[in-house]
Order: sequence, then structure tokens, then C-alpha cells
Amino acid sequence: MTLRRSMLFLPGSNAAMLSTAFVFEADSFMFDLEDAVSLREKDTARLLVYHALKMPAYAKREKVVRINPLSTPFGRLDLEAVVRAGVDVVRLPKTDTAEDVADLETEVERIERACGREVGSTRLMAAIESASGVVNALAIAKASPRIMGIALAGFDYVMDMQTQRGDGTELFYARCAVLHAARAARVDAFDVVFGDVNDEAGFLKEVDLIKRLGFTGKSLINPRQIELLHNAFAPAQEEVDYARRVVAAAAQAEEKGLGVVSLNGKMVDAPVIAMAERVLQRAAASGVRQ
Ligand SMILES: CC(=O)SCCNC(=O)CCNC(=O)[C@H](O)C(C)(C)COP(=O)(O)OP(=O)(O)OC[C@H]1O[C@@H](n2cnc3c(N)ncnc32)[C@H](O)[C@@H]1OP(=O)(O)O
Ligand SMILES: O=C([O-])CC(=O)C(=O)O
Ligand SMILES: [Mg+2]
Repeated sequence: MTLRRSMLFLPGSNAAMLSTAFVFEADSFMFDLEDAVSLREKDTARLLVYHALKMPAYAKREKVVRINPLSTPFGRLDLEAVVRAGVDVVRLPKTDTAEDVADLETEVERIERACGREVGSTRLMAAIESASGVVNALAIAKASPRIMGIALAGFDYVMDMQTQRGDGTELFYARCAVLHAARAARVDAFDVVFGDVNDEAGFLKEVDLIKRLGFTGKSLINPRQIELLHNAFAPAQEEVDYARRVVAAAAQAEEKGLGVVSLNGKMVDAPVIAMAERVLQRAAASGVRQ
């Protein structure tokens, strides 16, 4: 089971961060060429990220690059560089429609052919940052077989909605819409960046909510957020113990030819067993003792 709980943003212009961040245990690294990079630094950042993608220290890690939109003077140059450098996933910011993804895919395929990279090997993800994007989330998530996930981007989204970040009420509809689109399209769903790196309690509260909603993971901006997220996402020991009892009860039921049995008064049937098996897989992948 591949976990994609944490996707750590690294500003592409920050050479020091790019050359050291592989020490962190993030599930994916997201090199940013868009809003964390000033206009003056766009070309330098593209070159730095091109070289970072080729560093042996990142070889076994999932590498994502957030390019600039294709409507800017930088988008195609970014894409040309990162596809050639062997990026795993291109993250398209400010995705409003399925056509945005289709245009990206056309360009990616052209570059793959030009540089001899296997066609289809560059995966895509879309960040949804506007009301239009949220309304079109399902079409975006299904726009290409290359799409591995969609992400809600809260900072731009609340601006577009003429509101501001608060207790999460302002994101409630968008979170549910993006999550349902992702699950219906069978791709991953990533929650917003939590901007106050010193507010550990606030971060954990948000993580608890998105875990219960069912998000795959979350975009992060600071390495201190990684372990907090992974610990909160790991199944609790009681959950693991219960899942083991469910799987054992299911095995006994099977021996007796029963489809449904009771475990301390609670019904155990096919979806309950499937859920228990998922908990055990997640626990193993998260390093929880079983
Ligand atoms: C709305 C959007 O578009 S969000 C996406 C774009 N934004 C980003 O990419 C921002 C990425 N994050 C950062 O730049 C920083 O974490 C900030 C500005 C948010 C906070 O910075 P600081 O307060 O200095 O963080 P902190 O004190 O925790 O830094 C500790 C160490 O971690 C490093 N670090 C901080 N953030 C990161 C990161 N995202 N990746 C790798 N290393 C990092 C710092 O360089 C520092 O290293 P040092 O000890 O060798 O000097
Ligand atoms: O893509 C993200 O996660 C961050 C971002 O740009 C936003 O919140 O506007
Ligand atoms: Mg944004």
C-alpha cells in the first residue's frame, strides 16, 4: 500500500531547502515554481528544480512539481524542464476546467515523445483553487488517466469566494465536493495547506477533521508538520486490535459457512471485514505495531 499522507512544498528558488529536504520523511516532495517563487526568480528556480529532480538523494522519493499555469509565460518552460528531468507528477495550479487538464496532457505527451520518455509515464494532479474548479471537480478528476489526485488549495479558494480562512466552515462545501469527486474518479484527495506553522493544536484539529472526512493526505509547508500528520493518520492501537478481532471472527464465520456474525454484539459482514483489512494494511504501511 502506497501512502500519500504528506506532500511537502519546497520553494523552487530555495537552493538550501532543495539540497537538504530529502532527510525529511514526507511521502511526496512538491517542488514549487508557482506562488512561492517571485517573478524575478522564475528562471533560476526552474534550473534549480531541474537539477534537484536528478539528485540521487531524491531517486526513490515521489517528486511532484507545481508548475506555473500554461496561460503564463512560464508554464510551458516549466513543463519542458520537469518532464525532461523525469518528474513523477506535475501539479497544475488554479485548475478550473477539464480542458485545463486536457491542454496540459497534450503538452506533456508532446514533450515525452520529443525527449524519448515513455508516453504516459508522467502523472498529473490538479489543484482546485476557485469556485469554478470546485463545481467542475469531477470532470477535472476524470479528465485524464494520468490524473493521480486532486487537491483543494485553500488560500486562493477563499479569495475567490470572497471569504477568509477560519474554523473550516468556509471550506466545508469545497472539501466535501473535492473529496467526492476524487473518490468517484478513484483518485487521491489532498487537503489544503495549514498556514500557521507554529499553531500545532490548530493543525491537529484540522488533520483530525480531514482524516474523518476521508482525505488521502494534505499539502504541507513545513517539515515540523510531517510527523504530526503521520501520527494522526496512523490507525490507533485500539483500532488495530479491533480490526484483528474482526478478521479472526470473519475467518471463523467462513469456516462455519456464515455470511454475517456478531462480535460482542456488533455486526460483522463484508464491508466491516473489508474495512478491518484496510485498517491492518494502513497500520502495516504506517509502521504501527500489530
Ligand atoms: C498558498 C501557497 O501557495 S502555499 C505553497 C507555497 N509555499 C511554500 O512553499 C512555503 C514553504 N515553507 C516555508 O518557506 C517555511 O516553512 C515558512 C516560511 C512557512 C516558515 O519558515 P520558518 O519559520 O523559517 O520555518 P522553521 O523555523 O520551521 O524552519 C526550520 C528549518 O526547516 C527548514 N524548512 C522550513 N520549511 C521547509 C520546507 N517547506 N521544506 C524544507 N525545509 C524547510 C528551514 O529552512 C529551517 O532550516 P534550517 O534549520 O537549516 O535553517
Ligand atoms: O495548492 C496549495 O495547496 C496551496 C495554494 O496554492 C493555495 O492554497 O492557494
Ligand atoms: Mg494557490
